[in-house]
Amino acid sequence: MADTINDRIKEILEKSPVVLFMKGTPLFPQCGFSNQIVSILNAVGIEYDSVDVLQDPEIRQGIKVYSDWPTFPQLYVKGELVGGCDIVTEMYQSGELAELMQKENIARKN
Ligand SMILES: N[C@@H](CCC(=O)N[C@@H](CS)C(=O)NCC(=O)O)C(=O)O
Repeated sequence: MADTINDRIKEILEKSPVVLFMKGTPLFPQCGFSNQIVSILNAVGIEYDSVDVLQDPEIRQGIKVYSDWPTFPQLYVKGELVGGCDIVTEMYQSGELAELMQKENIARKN
């Protein structure tokens, strides 16, 4: 039976504790908002997977419906949407993002 888009999304989210749906890649972000969130994740120094929604129109549309969130980037921790660029930026500035990563035992980059 063919996987539905929701099955694909769940599979991606189950594979890694932190997933960033973004435009472009962490090395070559294709949008300022994606670029900013990548810089924040690098500053926090945690491991994460990324999905380039520009390469996958089905995921690009499907994840918007999945989480009822219309824009990218979208950051997920343990399968739950944390937020986009604005929310993650605020959480970074307040220290809440680092706290969340610690609480969820997210591995740090070496
Ligand atoms: N305020 C948003 C800004 C993100 C945003 O506006 N993204 C736009 C332009 S990159 C977007 O994803 N549009 C939908 C699309 O391109 O599919 C945030 O906090 O993440």
